[in-house]
Amino acid sequence: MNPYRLYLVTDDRQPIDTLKTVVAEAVAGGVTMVQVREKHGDVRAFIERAQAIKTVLQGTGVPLIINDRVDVALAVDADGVHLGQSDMPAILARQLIGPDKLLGLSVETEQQLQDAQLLPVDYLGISAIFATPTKTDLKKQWGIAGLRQAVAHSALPLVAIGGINETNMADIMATGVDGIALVSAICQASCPRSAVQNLLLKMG
Ligand SMILES: Cc1ncc(COP(=O)(O)OP(=O)(O)O)c(N)n1
Ligand SMILES: Cc1ncsc1CCOP(=O)(O)O
Ligand SMILES: [Mg+2]
Repeated sequence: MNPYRLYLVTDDRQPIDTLKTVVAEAVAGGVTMVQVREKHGDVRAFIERAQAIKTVLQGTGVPLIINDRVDVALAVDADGVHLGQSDMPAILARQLIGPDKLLGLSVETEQQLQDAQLLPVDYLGISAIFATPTKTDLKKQWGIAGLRQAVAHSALPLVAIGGINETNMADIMATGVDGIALVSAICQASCPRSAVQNLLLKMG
């Protein structure tokens, strides 16, 4: 199964109980991968939240990915790490996590997309497709045409992220991308489970 198909990235503004409920509901709805993304708290809080989500995911077969921090991923024995361009270099991260964990990398330019093809990573996050209030320090909006170009120039699996929801989902999928990552369309939904089911239906 393609683990990248519908990829939930968590909302760090949600309290831990909400976070756990959202992840449990999203998994019941059918998400295929979960990334814990923490941008504000300290490392202890990050580990606590990651551990809580690991418990929610136990026995579901849905991989747990940690955003930014290799140390947190190792501490909770996560299934992988997602790195940005200013995080630890992918080659070093791979040495630390070993060959069997998943490693993702964000790419924000065509040059980064090209350079990443030679790196020891499993997938690339095409960041960002559209502007989004969830992440305001974006370098680029790839748009649909840019995403289509990226798909044509990558041998690695690609995940689209940024401003994706049920209204633009069909256009994103039509580019041939391997997966879609979302924060607000799932985390802010009144019912995350039906939001995920609806997204999967629209994915076809
Ligand atoms: C699947 C996926 N793709 C891209 C990103 C963005 O990562 P990054 O550029 O490091 O930005 P932050 O998420 O750390 O703010 C992602 N997290 N996940
Ligand atoms: C983490 C991240 N990386 C690029 S855009 C983004 C946020 C995506 O959030 P949303 O799905 O709410 O637009
Ligand atoms: Mg990052």
